[in-house]
Amino acid sequence: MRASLIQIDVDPDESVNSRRSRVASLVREQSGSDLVVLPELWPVGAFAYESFETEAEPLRGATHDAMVGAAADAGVWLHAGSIVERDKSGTLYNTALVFAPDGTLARTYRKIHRFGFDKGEATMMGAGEELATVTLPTTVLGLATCYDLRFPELFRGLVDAGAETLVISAGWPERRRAHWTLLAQARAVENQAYVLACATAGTHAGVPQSGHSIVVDPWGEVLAEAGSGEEVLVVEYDPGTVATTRERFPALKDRVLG
Ligand SMILES: NC(=O)CCC(=O)C(=O)O
Repeated sequence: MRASLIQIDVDPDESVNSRRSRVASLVREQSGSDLVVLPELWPVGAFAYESFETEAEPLRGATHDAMVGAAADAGVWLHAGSIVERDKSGTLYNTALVFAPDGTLARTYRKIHRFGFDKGEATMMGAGEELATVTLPTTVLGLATCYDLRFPELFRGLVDAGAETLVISAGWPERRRAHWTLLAQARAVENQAYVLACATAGTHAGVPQSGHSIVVDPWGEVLAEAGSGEEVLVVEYDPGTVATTRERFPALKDRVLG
């Protein structure tokens, strides 16, 4: 299985529309990969709270429309990162979109753990309530978004729902990069699953981004890691390693507390 993680530089000097077109081209270039992953809120920037209202879009809005064609042209499964979704009642959500290789919207995931404590998305957005998995021909994806990475029970729920590849779409700040790497490896080891964690690069809203998108195998080994700037991280991996790791070191079977 080949996965491409596109670590996008969210540059406030680039318009959201230009970025959509540019990212659609980058996705098209990944033809030959099975899965392409984009970061959290790349159209607007995960920390650009002041733009959330103006850049909010319906589920099938401008980002959806740009990504439908890109996924279909490339013939890939596309985790298109997340958008600021405005639903019919006007509530905002941080919503991830996953497209099948024919361009159909296969799954959405509204971020469950909102970041910001008493400001930002924690006060501006509604919380998702449902875990999300997506069944590909060769693996089952479990979806999580950024701050979710800090909540191991979410990932255990995804594993119980069959997930073998945990996909984390993020806009993680540089100042907590050590947490990003450590937690990505921890989620892989404790769940004996692949972790594909795709972050943003650059600086937006005054917050330097971590970059360092990372792919970790079920044994905790780092298969690939990006640098700090915009980059496409391409990795080949064998989804069958999840089953063999779980058979040879069956720690998941020794759970006592749920
Ligand atoms: N966008 C986010 O969820 C940021 C999370 C973060 O900065 C952290 O967990 O640290």
